[in-house]
Amino acid sequence: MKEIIDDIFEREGSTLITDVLVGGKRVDIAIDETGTIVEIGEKNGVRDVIDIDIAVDGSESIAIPGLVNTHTHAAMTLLRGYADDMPLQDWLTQKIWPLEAHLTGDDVYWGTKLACLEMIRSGTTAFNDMYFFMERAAEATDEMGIRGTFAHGFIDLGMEEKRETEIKATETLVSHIKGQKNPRLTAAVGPHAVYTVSPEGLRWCAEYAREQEIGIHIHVSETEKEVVDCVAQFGKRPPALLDDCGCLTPRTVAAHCCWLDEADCRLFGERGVNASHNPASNMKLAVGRAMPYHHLREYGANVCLGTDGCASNNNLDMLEEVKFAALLQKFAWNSQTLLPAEEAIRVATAGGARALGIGSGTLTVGAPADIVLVDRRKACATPLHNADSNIAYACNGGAVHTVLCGGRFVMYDRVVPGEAAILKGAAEAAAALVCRAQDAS
Ligand SMILES: C[C@H]1O[C@@H](n2cnc3c(N)ncnc32)[C@H](O)[C@@H]1O
Ligand SMILES: [Zn+2]
Repeated sequence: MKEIIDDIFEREGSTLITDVLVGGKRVDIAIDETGTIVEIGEKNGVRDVIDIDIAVDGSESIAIPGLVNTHTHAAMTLLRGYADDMPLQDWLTQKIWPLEAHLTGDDVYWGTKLACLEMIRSGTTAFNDMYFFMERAAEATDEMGIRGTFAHGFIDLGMEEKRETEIKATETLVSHIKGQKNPRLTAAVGPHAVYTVSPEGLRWCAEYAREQEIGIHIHVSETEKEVVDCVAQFGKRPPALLDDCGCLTPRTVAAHCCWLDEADCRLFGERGVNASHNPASNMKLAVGRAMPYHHLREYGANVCLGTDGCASNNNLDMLEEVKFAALLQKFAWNSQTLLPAEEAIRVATAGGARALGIGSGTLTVGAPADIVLVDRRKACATPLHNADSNIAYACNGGAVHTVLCGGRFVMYDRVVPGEAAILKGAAEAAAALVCRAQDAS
């Protein structure tokens, strides 16, 4: 069995997934050698459309599209459990940023390998990353076989000299990623937030993103303090300031969006902004308000889902995040019908795919074969009155057993290649990082 499993990760042929449950129907899914879904049809109906290289029995599985994590700091897996239960500003300034000052490229490589392992295991096939040493994050992601969008965390703190350094780091990263010509790896610009990036820096980021035809990834209105301070300093709320700087576009992913008012949501809708809901992080950091999903949807903004980093979640399980989003929205806005199961799954798949420009995020002919197989034999999937309900409200990432990205297996029957070495490397990197920080203090 082990030889078969090892071989399956190397195969680049066509794949047939038979008799699997998709949207309540049992179907066969045919995937060609380019990693595209070429046919989805009634059971036994599509076997002759491809020369089957690999056949997977899907009769005990539910298939969903790959989950898309539209906001994380992947290598913060190394900081999991390092600092919990603190107010956001103290958490950033007293614990997180002092430790990050000692990060190395190797740390980000191992932290991102661990993040990809965790994301693959829980059904995520694409993520949107904002961090440091991002060339190394891209290297790790390429090795793991899933899709990543990478932005250097641009922080100038209003200082001209720092801005120049951040501009150079951003330009270097973007040309590095573009130079890879790897369809699974894309670049973005990552102005951190309105309280850490000057208006000049925001304007540069917007202009550069437009010129390079890439996305913008930014934290927006996460806390009430961010909004109050922005109005005090600039006389306008964060969305208006960002709009003045040209940062609100259909390729912008705005993370958190907790303290948006209705007018902010209307502006997001008018600009076609993608709003990434990060419920676990928002609740854990007690930012005080839930994203106004209902207003963003009403005004036509694209809502997607993200975990934030592992130091404010503390995992990367997007199936768990789907449940948090569906429950938090109902509780926060006192509506039993807000963000129902099927819609919550769609936000985490098609919503994310649209935000990152990576296909439809659906299981349809012509879509990339980013496919997650959930085990129907798990208790959380039994009984099967409604697959969407079980997926959104009962199962978490532990129910996922097989994952394909672009038609290639990245996990098969709960095996991810190289798992033991990744766990060892990341644990050692995390321990060494903390030691360096302690020695320096
Ligand atoms: C890219 C930068 O963003 C920081 N970071 C991590 N989590 C959050 C958050 N919830 N809000 C703002 N910044 C955050 C990282 O610690 C890094 O310094
Ligand atoms: Zn964040």
